[in-house]
Amino acid sequence: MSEQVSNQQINDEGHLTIGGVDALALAKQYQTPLAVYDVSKIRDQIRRFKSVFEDNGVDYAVTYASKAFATIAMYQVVDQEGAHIDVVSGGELYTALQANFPAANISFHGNNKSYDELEMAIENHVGTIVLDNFHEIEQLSDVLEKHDASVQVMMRITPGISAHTHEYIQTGQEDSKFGFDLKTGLADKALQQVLANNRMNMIGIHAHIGSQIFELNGFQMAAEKLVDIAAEWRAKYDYQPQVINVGGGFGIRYTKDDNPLAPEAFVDAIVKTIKQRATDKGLTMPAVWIEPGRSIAGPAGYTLYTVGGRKDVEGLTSYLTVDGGMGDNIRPALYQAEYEAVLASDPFAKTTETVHLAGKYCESGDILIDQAHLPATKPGDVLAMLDTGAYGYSMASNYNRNGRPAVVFVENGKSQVVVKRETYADLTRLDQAYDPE
Ligand SMILES: Cc1ncc(COP(=O)(O)O)c(C=O)c1O
Ligand SMILES: N[C@@H](CCCC[NH3+])C(=O)O
Repeated sequence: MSEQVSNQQINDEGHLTIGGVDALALAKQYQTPLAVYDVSKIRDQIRRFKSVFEDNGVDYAVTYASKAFATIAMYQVVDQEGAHIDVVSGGELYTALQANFPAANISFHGNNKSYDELEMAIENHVGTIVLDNFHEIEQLSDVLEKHDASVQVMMRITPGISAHTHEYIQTGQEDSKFGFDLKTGLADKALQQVLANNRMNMIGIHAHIGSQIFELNGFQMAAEKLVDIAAEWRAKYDYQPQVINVGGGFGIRYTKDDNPLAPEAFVDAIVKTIKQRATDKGLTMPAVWIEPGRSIAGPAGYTLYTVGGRKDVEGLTSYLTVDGGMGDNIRPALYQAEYEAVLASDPFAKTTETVHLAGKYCESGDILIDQAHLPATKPGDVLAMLDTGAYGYSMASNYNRNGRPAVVFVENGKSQVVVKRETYADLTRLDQAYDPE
């Protein structure tokens, strides 16, 4: 039995419900594999983040890191809740603009934005460019000249903090590929260039230490570091950042072994740390921006799969196979990420076996849950994998020429497709026959 399913999610028939709709009915109506989002959970998490700032009386922006799950419908919901977004590519920016997301509330991140992407951002009046390196400062400067424009910028620095998380998703350590290094003076050099450029309005500093972090300490150290830099820059350059952006990375619960603080509790502690440090340093309290991705999209998402065959290797192990896998969720194969799954027809059924929950892709590493504790199942049963809303669909691929699943939003007992299932025709849409002549 999973602690991530509440009693309120069980209907009279004993089935799992998502956003008030029976998961078996969703699987039947839209087929599987299916990505399902409980929209009220997305709204609720954004509201919780906002209320932390309001309770602390601090100027803020909750900026959803849309790489976690970027679709038109998601951008619409985020905008309805008054949150901002960050984008990291022309494709995310295009999707947000298609959703009519207010450009002023968009921050553009990335460690190798192309000239074309920067131009697209300027032409569309994106609110803030988060500068990552010297090449980008030059390119942006050229774009701004060309368009006779100016823009708000923020500088991403590498705070030299190694967060306790999988090494693939650490970003704040000294040798990270992201941002301007503090220790060797590159951040100072960049600041001087930006301040000298009258088309760039430098509003603040940014650091992001990594993702799926459980310890408060790393965030607090990063927050203190950012305030210290602000104080140093004021003394050295008579410049004080108006915004301190602490990034995202607030860990969520994927299995019963995960016990992170609530995401808003991380933020409350960070805000208080910044307040205290700013007071100690005699700085005006800056606005605080955060960039949560996983904590907004993750817990709202479920993936429904249909059980297919099974393989019992006598005396050794058992594989239970479902109709999706690494093409719709690469995280277990890539980061040894763990999840829980429940039987949609009876989520609280007593578990009676431990199996490898395997996908259908031609890779031995295509195991969705290495040790899945499940009740007895039979082909055709529907399993719901929990908390799959972040970096699942957004990292999906067409490996083995499997189409990506449909995405359904559910709220107040009503469901709606927000991304169609990819068809075979979609898979060959961009292919061209080869003519050797
Ligand atoms: C700059 C930046 N901001 C925000 C995020 C979002 O992180 P998370 O989804 O862990 O909250 C990331 C991803 O790690 C990032 O690189
Ligand atoms: N994609 C990663 C997180 C990386 C976030 C991007 N900076 C994950 O699934 O955990």
